[in-house]
Amino acid sequence: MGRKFVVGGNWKMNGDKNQINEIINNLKKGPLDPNAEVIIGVPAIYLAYVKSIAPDNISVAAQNCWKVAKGAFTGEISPAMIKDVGATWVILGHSERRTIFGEKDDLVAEKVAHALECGLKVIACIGETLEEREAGKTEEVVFRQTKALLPAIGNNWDKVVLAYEPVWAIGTGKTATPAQAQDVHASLRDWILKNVSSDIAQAVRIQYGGSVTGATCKELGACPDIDGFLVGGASLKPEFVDIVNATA
Ligand SMILES: O=C[C@H](O)COP(=O)(O)O
Repeated sequence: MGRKFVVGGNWKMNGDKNQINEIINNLKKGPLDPNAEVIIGVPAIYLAYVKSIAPDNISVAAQNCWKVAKGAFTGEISPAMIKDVGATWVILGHSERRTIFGEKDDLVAEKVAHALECGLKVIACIGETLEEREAGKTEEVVFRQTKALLPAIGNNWDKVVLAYEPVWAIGTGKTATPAQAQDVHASLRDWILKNVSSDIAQAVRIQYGGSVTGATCKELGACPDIDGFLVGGASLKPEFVDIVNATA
């Protein structure tokens, strides 16, 4: 069976109730390709609100969580809490978490392990910086980041989507070319084939993220190893519908 196209919207730290209402109304109006899975990653404080107004064909994700169920971790939220308000996904290891908040591979892996144990599905983000790309280290970096996740994912690959997001393409307007993105996605799939299994390599969905827009999504979405997108800025705009429909 083919891999179902999966488009995530990562609102990051944006939106208020008015803007959220507009975004949800726009998604309700769609129409959205029924063959695409849609997940919206919303600020923690709005998870319950978004869940209460989002239609059933849209899943809700948190943008981060902590690695244990509860306790003295001021300011953090747990997977159990995310589930409790009806969200079913969490985005982990986003490059902004890694660079601004200093999250290293091992912490990301601990978070992934705990989120999966609790029954959340995970969008796990990986990607190289411009410096790493220019030094020819793209594969080394994304393979290292993926390797760190293997014990955390275990037998739960069906609950994980990988998001390849080159850091130099995030929020910069510099979308990777379809060829650049396809190259990394194909190498990642090959690495998974060699280091996990051929079945999982065939089945795992790998999203591309980094300045995806209504204008760039079709060509990217047509690449054989690109199974969807993780969209930042454009997920706040009406064109998110076009991005969901990239392969329709
Ligand atoms: O999680 C989404 C990515 O950071 C992409 O953000 P962007 O589409 O604004 O470049």
